[in-house]
Amino acid sequence: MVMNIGTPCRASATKALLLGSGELGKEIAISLQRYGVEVIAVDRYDHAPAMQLAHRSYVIDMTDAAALKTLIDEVRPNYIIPELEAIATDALAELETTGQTTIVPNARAIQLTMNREGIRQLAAVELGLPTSRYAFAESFAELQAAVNAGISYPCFIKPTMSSSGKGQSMVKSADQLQAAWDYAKTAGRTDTGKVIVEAKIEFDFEITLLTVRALNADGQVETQFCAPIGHRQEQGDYRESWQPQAMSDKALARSQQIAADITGALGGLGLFGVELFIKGDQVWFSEVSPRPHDTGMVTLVSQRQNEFDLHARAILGLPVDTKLTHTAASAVILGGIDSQDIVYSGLDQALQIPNTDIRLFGKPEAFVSRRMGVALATAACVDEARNHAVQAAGLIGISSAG
Ligand SMILES: Nc1ncnc2c1ncn2[C@@H]1O[C@H](COP(=O)(O)OP(=O)(O)OP(=O)(O)O)[C@@H](O)[C@H]1O
Ligand SMILES: NCC(=O)N[C@@H]1O[C@H](COP(=O)([O-])[O-])[C@@H](O)[C@H]1O
Ligand SMILES: [Mg+2]
Repeated sequence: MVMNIGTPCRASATKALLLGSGELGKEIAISLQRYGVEVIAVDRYDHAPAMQLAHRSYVIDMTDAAALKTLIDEVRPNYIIPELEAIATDALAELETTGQTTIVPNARAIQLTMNREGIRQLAAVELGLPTSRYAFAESFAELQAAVNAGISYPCFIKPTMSSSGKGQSMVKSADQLQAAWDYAKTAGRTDTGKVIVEAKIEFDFEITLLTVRALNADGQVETQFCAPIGHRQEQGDYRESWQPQAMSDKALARSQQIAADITGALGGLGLFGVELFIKGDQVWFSEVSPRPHDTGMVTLVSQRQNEFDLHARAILGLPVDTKLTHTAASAVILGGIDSQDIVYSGLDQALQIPNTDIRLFGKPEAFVSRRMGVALATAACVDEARNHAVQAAGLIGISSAG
């Protein structure tokens, strides 16, 4: 039997260009596609996670402004959604002035947050938000001078354009400073010529406050917050996250005020991951992603609208709901080996754990410390959810087929 199914399936007229196609981009692509958007995925390497389901994909060096402009000219997207911290942002700023495409959330926000210098200037200097003591250095001598002049030890040295802890180290004494400088100069996502040095904040715990700027029924921009996400980091990269993180009413109110201030100053529509350090009722601003956050992957099971749905909905002018529906946790699955020929094992055992899910990202190459997947668990309390997620992640094996 031949059925008339109407017009042959065709991608919608709304196009989104994803600049970065990792695990976060993959989930953004899924959410956008569910609202009928055509997704074009871009990254520095082929078969990146979001490319595996995008309508089309391209491999380019996104830090090359000319290559980026040529691609955008060819694709003519309605939305450009930066997904990582290695993009020629000047090209985006130039493009925004033509009014032909919406940069999410806007070009200035992307420029300011792509570089630690921009966001510190806005947060600490212009908005007066509490942050760690910090300084920037363009040479090893400048770094030494900044530490000696008041940053002191312990401190963190980080590339100004980087993420997931790449190029970052904590320095406890003067003899470790040279190695930290060398590492920051060579292991970031991009070398801008500068590093930041930050005094260590002795916090009780740290959170990501997912903050959404979306249109309400009257067409006005409204700011909404998800329940705070607690997380644990190792070497500057997250290992576990959970939601909700218990905290005092005062600390929560301060956190929400800081998040509203910083996202309000950045502007535009979308979801932001505001990173904060908490000690008692005291709150410090650390940094902000103008996009879904890795620690926010826990919302894949904790919220009715996860952080990717919220980003997609906000961008498209659709209503959002930040409600938490389940206490939940996430635990990362690292590569453990360097291999281009990966075999996974242990899924059957991991999925025996009640209310647990595994999301393998499908990265084509494993590195020892590369995040390859995440285990997710819901439970009656945070401790149980964390235990289950960590246990499940630990049961996943990654080996080389060859
Ligand atoms: N000044 C600081 N005081 C205390 N801890 C810090 C400080 N700076 C960084 N850290 C620790 O290192 C982690 C990573 O730092 P940061 O968020 O700046 O790195 P990143 O490379 O931007 O990581 P990501 O992209 O995953 O957010 C923080 O979440 C925190 O645990
Ligand atoms: N903290 C930022 C973050 O988590 N970014 C996520 O990691 C991917 C890069 O992974 P890779 O380095 O394994 O290619 C990015 O594309 C993004 O999805
Ligand atoms: Mg961070």
